[in-house]
Amino acid sequence: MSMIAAFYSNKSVLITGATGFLGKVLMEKLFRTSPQLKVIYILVRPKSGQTLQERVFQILNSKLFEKVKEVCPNVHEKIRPISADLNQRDFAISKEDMQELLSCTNIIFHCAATVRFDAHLREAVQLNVTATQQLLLMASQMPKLEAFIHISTAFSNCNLSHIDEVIYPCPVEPRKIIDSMEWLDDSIIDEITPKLIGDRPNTYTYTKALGEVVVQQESRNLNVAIVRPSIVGATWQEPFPGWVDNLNGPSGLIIATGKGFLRSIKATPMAVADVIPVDTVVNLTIAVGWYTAVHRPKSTLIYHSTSGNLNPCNWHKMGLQVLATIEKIPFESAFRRPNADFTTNNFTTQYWNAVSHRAPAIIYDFYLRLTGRKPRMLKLMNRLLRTISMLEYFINHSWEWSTNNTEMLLSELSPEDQRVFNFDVRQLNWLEYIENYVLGVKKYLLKEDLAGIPKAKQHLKRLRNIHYLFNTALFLIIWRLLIARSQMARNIWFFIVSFCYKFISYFRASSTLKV
Ligand SMILES: CCCCCCCCCCCCCCCCCCCCCC(=O)SCCNC(=O)CCNC(=O)[C@H](O)C(C)(C)COP(=O)(O)OP(=O)(O)OC[C@H]1O[C@@H](n2cnc3c(N)ncnc32)[C@H](O)[C@@H]1OP(=O)(O)O
Ligand SMILES: NC(=O)C1=CN([C@@H]2O[C@H](COP(=O)(O)OP(=O)(O)OC[C@H]3O[C@@H](n4cnc5c(N)ncnc54)[C@H](OP(=O)(O)O)[C@@H]3O)[C@@H](O)[C@H]2O)C=CC1
Repeated sequence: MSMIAAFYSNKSVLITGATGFLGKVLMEKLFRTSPQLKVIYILVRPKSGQTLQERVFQILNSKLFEKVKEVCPNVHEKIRPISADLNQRDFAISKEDMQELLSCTNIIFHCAATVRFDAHLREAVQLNVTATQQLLLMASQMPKLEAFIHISTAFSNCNLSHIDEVIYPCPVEPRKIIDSMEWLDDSIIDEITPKLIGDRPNTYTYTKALGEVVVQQESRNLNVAIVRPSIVGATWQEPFPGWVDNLNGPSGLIIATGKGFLRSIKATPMAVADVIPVDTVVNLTIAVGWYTAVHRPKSTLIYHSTSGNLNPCNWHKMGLQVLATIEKIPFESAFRRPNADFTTNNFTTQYWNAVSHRAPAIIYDFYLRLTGRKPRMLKLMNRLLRTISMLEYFINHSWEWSTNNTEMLLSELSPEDQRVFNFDVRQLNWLEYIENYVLGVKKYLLKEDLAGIPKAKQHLKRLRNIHYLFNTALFLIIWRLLIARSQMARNIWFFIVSFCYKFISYFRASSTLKV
């Protein structure tokens, strides 16, 4: 019997960010391994015209929850959505709901965050710092609370190259930042943002670092732990391989590559691609919840959920395997044949952006205009290039994360728990994982049927023929223009023609002699 699974039986768990990528997998795993769990409270806001109930219904009826329904048929009765907006004071939770949360909650998993790299500092501070502070305040009023697990990111200190499992101080106190956001106007915030974030690349990593300091300062006598995942990717094993439902991290770039939009990207091929499967992060998080509640470590422990130091894979290997899989299992209706490469300096990046990204988009838009349709490709391409420019920082640096606490926790688990809540990344076979990831992107993100593969292959053949035809036509046109204008080009042309003529005559003569 799994000790961790038994621990969660009869517990009331509170999850923020349960409608997000990580939160959904966390909820699924908790229900599947501890069907006796009492209740999971989730803080949800109405979104895109959907009520809370509709959002929960959609999650429970998704492919991800298929296995849960077999082991926990009354799962819908055990999820208790609480209307909440983490941007509002007291999260805009009703009095009755707040009362229930305060009196019943045993474990908190705080996953909610804005993960946008370009979020305005005010917005990022509100969600990643102030909301964390408010949740800690709530937690301090929960008599039955056993553990508070905060999800941060391994990149919160990405301004350092070696990162230990400790909380690093921030030059400006989080409380001062929170206060100043209340009275500074947007233009002043815009002005001071670069100074505040310093050598971090964006407001996301900066505010996640502030969030950690808040956890350290405001945890009072709570049992608190922080989990820091690196780049979270599709599931490795559970509930099935390759599940993913959003475009963050590598997933969007896999689509852009498979659809033939992305042809080159500035990357350091030998830099470590510190991707970590979402189910590995979730297994560690659940184990951390158990350990923190049962062993009550004296200080706040930080756990790195990273792959680089135990089982490294680099961007070159990852890129090649993505391309190899896409060749075997192509995506439908590709714009161009998938054939991406890495560039390593700004000049070649700009060159390929112009030649391989913008020029085909302009030509395609011209074709759309000619056929009476609205041009859209250049706009899409510019958005993709903007997205890539924001991700570039992470594919051109390498970090070393120490994983002592994570390894210590692994050694504390019983063999059964190590199996059920496996977060030993050394067992990960990268080639298999990436293949399943690409397949998962096709099935769960793009919702493409595998029966369409022969048609997709045919489409790629057509694109290859168009590519050859286009290149030949372009070559002939340029050559014709050159010959018309330049004596040197004419001379080269006559030289090539006479050389070919002599070559053919020689072979003809020698074959006649043999006969
Ligand atoms: C041999 C060579 C082969 C080469 C082959 C290469 C194969 C592949 C190799 C793999 C290399 C992996 C590198 C990973 C590095 C990850 C580092 C993460 C590290 C940090 C981890 C964390 O701790 S943190 C969680 C991560 N946090 C994000 O990752 C948020 C990013 N994101 C945004 O910050 C906003 O998204 C941003 C961008 C502002 C736009 O903002 P925006 O307002 O302009 O637009 P939206 O967000 O509304 O999105 C507008 C349209 O872009 C679509 N899109 C959104 N994201 C997209 C995305 N990643 N890739 C594509 N497309 C994306 C979206 O679906 C929309 O499409 P549509 O319009 O058609 O609906
Ligand atoms: N994905 C990754 O690569 C990595 C993620 N992390 C961390 O993991 C955690 C989860 O990330 P991930 O699941 O990928 O992110 P998602 O963007 O998928 O999910 C974010 C969650 O936060 C919720 N949320 C955002 N704003 C509010 C609000 N105002 N009120 C209530 N809920 C809100 C979202 O709700 P809604 O559905 O309503 O928008 C959603 O459930 C984050 O803390 C992130 O920093 C760390 C490293 C890497």
